[in-house]
Amino acid sequence: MRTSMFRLIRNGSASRSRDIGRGYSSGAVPERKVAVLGAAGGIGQPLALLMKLNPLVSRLALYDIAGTPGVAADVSHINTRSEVAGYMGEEQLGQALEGSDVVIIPAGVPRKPGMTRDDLFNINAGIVKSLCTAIAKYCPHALVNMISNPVNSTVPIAAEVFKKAGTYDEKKLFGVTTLDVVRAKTFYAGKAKVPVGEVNVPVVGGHAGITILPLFSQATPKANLPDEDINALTKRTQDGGTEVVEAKAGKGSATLSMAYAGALFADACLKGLNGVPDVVECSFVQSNITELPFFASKVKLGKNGVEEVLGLGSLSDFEKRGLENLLPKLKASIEKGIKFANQI
Ligand SMILES: NC(=O)C1=CN([C@@H]2O[C@H](COP(=O)(O)OP(=O)(O)OC[C@H]3O[C@@H](n4cnc5c(N)ncnc54)[C@H](O)[C@@H]3O)[C@@H](O)[C@H]2O)C=CC1
Ligand SMILES: O=C([O-])CC(=O)C(=O)O
Repeated sequence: MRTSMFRLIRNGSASRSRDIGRGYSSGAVPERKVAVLGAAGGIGQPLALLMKLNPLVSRLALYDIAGTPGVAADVSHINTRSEVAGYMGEEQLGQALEGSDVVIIPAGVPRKPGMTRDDLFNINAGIVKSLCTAIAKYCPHALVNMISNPVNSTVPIAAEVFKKAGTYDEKKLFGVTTLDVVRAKTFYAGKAKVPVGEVNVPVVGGHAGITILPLFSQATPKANLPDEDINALTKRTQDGGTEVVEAKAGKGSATLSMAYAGALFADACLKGLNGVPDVVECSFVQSNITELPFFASKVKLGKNGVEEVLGLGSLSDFEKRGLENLLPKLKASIEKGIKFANQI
């Protein structure tokens, strides 16, 4: 059991107490260490900034193979709660991970125009495998937020690495699909002309092309959009990543919106760990709501990570067809990850 769970901080000033204490009955917030692996990258840097702004974080460890001293020095000057430390190179990875409650992984190469997420497999699979081997050794109880693509394969890789190390806990491994939800909400609000801050849209399946299945039939506020709008919104959500890759024209993929989405998801994990009730986010997790071993759906987060994998709810005929079509593709990506992790 981690001692950090029991070392509570009490807040000095009234305004600080209001900020940190939001959603906490006692006004006392546990200490939490968050590690970001790949912290000097396009996602890692703004994500480090956003995690530094999160009052639920007491220690922030920024790890990368290069560039972390500068990022850590920069972020550490911000006058918020967490203490920041930078770690660079494999020999410092253990220190970065030790005592972590949440590990966020945006390490790995991004797409260029013309590539699919699966084209990143050959490089990113090895990176994820080695980082997860270290997680199993240094912080086996941490919640792992996997951002590195292809998520449909990197999450199964992580699971296999943890199984081999004897540390796998299916409640603690998450593929971050929050950006799909963020996009679906934005695009829906635009089309339905409803306030974006009020919109909710579950996105299920996986995180690549047609495996991304937004459930606009369940979107709120309700808007009764015509089928052609739903088709267009679905396609735009599925191709959201490619839209950014093309606009960046060779300079990478989504970083700022991804950092926002990653920070939202990590915040939800921290709230769950801290016992805040009714924290629900979509995530790609071990699941039995379809025949596949991993699937993204709404997940209730609690003190041990996944508290409950929620069902799909009722689907429109269009969504039912989307689900049928995505299953074989997602299955192949999951199997590819499992096979890779089990190669000697
Ligand atoms: N899940 C999602 O929704 C999204 C996932 N992504 C994925 O996130 C990943 C990162 O994207 P960017 O930050 O744009 O790439 P980037 O190239 O800007 O940054 C990646 C960072 O990872 C670091 N890195 C490489 N090997 C490492 C290792 N062994 N240990 C620690 N750090 C290592 C690099 O030094 C670099 O700083 C990509 O795989 C991308 O496809 C991107 C957007 C959305
Ligand atoms: O499209 C990419 O390569 C990055 C990503 O996962 C996204 O933006 O959803």
